[in-house]
Amino acid sequence: MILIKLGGSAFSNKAKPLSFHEEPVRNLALLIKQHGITPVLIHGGGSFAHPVAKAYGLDKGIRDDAQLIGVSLTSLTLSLLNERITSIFSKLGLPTYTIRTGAVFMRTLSGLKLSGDVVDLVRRLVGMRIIPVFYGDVIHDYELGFSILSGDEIMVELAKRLKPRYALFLMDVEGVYSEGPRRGELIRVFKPSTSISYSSSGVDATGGLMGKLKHAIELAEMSVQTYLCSVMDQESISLILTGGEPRGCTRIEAT
Ligand SMILES: Nc1ncnc2c1ncn2[C@@H]1O[C@H](COP(=O)(O)OP(=O)(O)OP(=O)(O)O)[C@@H](O)[C@H]1O
Ligand SMILES: C=C(C)CCOP(=O)(O)O
Repeated sequence: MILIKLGGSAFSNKAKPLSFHEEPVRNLALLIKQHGITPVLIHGGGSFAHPVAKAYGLDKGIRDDAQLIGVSLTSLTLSLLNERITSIFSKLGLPTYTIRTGAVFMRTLSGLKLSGDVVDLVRRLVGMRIIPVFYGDVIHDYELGFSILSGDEIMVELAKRLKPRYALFLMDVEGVYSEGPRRGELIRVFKPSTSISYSSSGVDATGGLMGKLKHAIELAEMSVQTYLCSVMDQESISLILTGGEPRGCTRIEAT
């Protein structure tokens, strides 16, 4: 089993609301087709969801009824984005089945809860060679009313239950760099003790690269082989999918 997070940076520019680049998504779909695999796909919110979620302060929960329209608008833009992504897969003859994240995940006082039958459904879909699709979403929160669940956190939650062999985080950059995006050296192996400089765009509602690395380390701690790669690095992604070591990418190690 393989979990793939298609990051918002891979297909959009978060600073430009509703921007969308088809080519990286097509690239990933072609690779999946070429290798004949059926991963579980999780996509981020990118330029569709982050600017709206941030504008309505949804990353801090609901404090005012005026924010509720922001919940609708964030859901709406995510549905539109999901349609754009899955239709690229469909055009290439790759079947997908979207499971609306906010309808199956809730944040309770004791942590994230996933509806009972969803894991069974995911296994069945993969068995039928239909790609299950989730996405970072605005979800019901017992304490805050609504809060944001990032695609990176979904990776961890699904991995706890599905025990995948690989987790791939695809972005616009080749991996983690020592001095910021494409600055300094590309770190080949990132450990919890590795220190880097990073930047985060002002419209990010889920913690940017630091949040991603925290979740990636949790995956590595579960013995899932975890990599951060550029969505355009076909050679490295192919090598990972065939059990090899990629030339590019950052591999995450737990210790
Ligand atoms: N040191 C660094 N090395 C690599 N990338 C970095 C670094 N510091 C900041 N970044 C930025 O982190 C971004 C990836 O994190 P981001 O949270 O945007 O992930 P994503 O999963 O692609 O997006 P989304 O949350 O919308 O799904 C890259 O686009 C890059 O510009
Ligand atoms: C901003 C929203 C609603 C989605 C967050 O998911 P992410 O892009 O994976 O961080």
